[in-house]
Amino acid sequence: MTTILKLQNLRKAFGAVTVADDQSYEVRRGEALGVLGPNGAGKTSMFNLITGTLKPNSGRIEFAGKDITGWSAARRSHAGIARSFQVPQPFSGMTVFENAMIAATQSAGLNGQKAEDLCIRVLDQTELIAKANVPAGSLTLLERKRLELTRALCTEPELLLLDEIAGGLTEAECQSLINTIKEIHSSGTTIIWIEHVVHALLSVVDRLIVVDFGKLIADGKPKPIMNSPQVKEIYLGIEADA
Ligand SMILES: Nc1ncnc2c1ncn2[C@@H]1O[C@H](COP(=O)(O)OP(=O)(O)OP(=O)(O)O)[C@@H](O)[C@H]1O
Repeated sequence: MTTILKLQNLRKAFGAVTVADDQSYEVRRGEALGVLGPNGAGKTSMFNLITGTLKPNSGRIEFAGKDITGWSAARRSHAGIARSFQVPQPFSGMTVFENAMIAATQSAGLNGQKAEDLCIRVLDQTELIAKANVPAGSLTLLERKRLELTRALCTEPELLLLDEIAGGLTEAECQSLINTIKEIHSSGTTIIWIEHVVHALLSVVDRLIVVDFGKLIADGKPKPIMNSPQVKEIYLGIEADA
């Protein structure tokens, strides 16, 4: 498998708070990578650095073999990096379909029939097609999470970043979302998933990294990582919070 994303010695600090402390790791094309770490460890900041809404103090980010460190967020989105937000951020007054179309036209740069076809295909995949003409503001929490996925997928990403998408759902809703994420992954999209609902994460990812105080403290197969004493402590803390 080829490398799709490469972080090299990435550093970012807000005053005394270091959110990325010399982070280096690679993600292979087609991989599903999980990110664990306590609250405030720097996980969302890592996504902000990858998507370009945050600039690193030093270090380098490569995507699909290109140095994207100096690229704007819009250019990275065009290149194939998409994310979902921890708190769903739809345009509430617009319909589900209109929300999808904004992503397809403005981020993926499609128009007309091509954009509509993509939105229909994605809404089918995210199981929101029956809600296409409903205002986004009237959706349930699960449906809003599905709309977050839809908006990200309508940019035609190669790399999809999911930020705590399973939080707040019932077990049955969580399972239904997991199935959709598994399908997205098996259709070839590379995924990096930050998640505090650990069982959801472990049912999808094939590799885990653990971040604490901006530092990568573990990287490897999920089972040995979850069994390490250092991570168990964080994991128990997370489960107690969830
Ligand atoms: N723009 C900013 N300015 C100043 N401090 C920030 C900024 N963004 C994040 N931080 C701080 O950096 C730290 C890491 O935040 P971040 O959101 O990346 O953590 P996280 O691991 O995603 O946490 P959580 O699991 O609670 O979502 C926190 O202490 C946060 O307050």
